Amino acid sequence: MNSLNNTWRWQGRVDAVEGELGTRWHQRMQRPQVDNLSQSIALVGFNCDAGVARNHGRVGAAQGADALRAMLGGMPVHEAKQLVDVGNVSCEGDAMEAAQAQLSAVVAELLQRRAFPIVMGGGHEIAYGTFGGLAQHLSTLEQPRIGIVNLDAHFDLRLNENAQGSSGTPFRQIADDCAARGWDFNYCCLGVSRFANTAALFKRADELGVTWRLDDDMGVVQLNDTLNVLHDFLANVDHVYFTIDLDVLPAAVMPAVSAPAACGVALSVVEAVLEAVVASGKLRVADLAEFNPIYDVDQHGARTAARLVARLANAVARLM
Ligand SMILES: N=CN[C@@H](CCC(=O)O)C(=O)O
Ligand SMILES: [Mn+2]
Ligand SMILES: [Mn+2]
Repeated sequence: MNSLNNTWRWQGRVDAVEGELGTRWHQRMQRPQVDNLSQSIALVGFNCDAGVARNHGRVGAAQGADALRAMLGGMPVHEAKQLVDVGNVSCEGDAMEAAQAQLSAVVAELLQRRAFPIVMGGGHEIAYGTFGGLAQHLSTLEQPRIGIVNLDAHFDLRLNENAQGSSGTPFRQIADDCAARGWDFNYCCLGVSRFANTAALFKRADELGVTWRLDDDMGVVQLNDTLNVLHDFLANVDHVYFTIDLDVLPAAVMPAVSAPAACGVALSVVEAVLEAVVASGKLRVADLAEFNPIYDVDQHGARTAARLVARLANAVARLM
């Protein structure tokens, strides 16, 4: 597999006196080659603002992946062994569907080569591309039981506007595709805000059989109940796609999004969910959506988003 067209951005502090144990991500990151993909954590950027623009949001997430790489580069390496940066899929202008299709092809190829893809957005239209890659990979199975776990303040189950998808529609588009394929649509949305989703969206979620949990019910003291909901969902699927919309975090922790959350879900709860999803052994692919460095404050959002990528990579690598 070839590197996608992008500038190599991995640089940072070198603690040479510490030897191997002093290693950081920028020192470990490799370009993709046929023989270094199996059992690797493979990063892919999705540089796309079109979905958020179509959804009347604040653009800037197209710069998210490169800003995340800049922060990740200086992070220490613990469990993650083989780290590969495949580069960026870039959306040209409003050509969102073409970018999603390209992302699906890249994810499917990485899965076929036994890598674990982590895709960094970009708006949440990334989900249609990432899921599409997993669906392609599993399409030879008659009825793959795919489960989507989304940490998000929003359902993202909107109907198309002007006959177009956006960052607000990906899971409704996936539901439509599953129906067309005769597959079940298994969607678990955690962190939903009553104050950021219309009654129409709650109704659609219920009609589609979505498992959802409000931000109100995802405090630290309710963590066991949240994990029980998650475990019940995971028990009935075989292949998991995990997606984190960073706007699930409180605005003070994650200002760097199009639609910051007034309440949100604490980082410790988000990370507990992340660990539980990985521990299921069913996770195939993950992405992080909506990181928009333009609205960051002193790189607080970048640090948090990079921590989530590193935590995910560590947890996945422990199982490899
Ligand atoms: N990606 C989804 N965005 C949300 C929030 C939109 C907004 O409040 O600006 C949605 O469509 O519901
Ligand atoms: Mn959201
Ligand atoms: Mn979202």
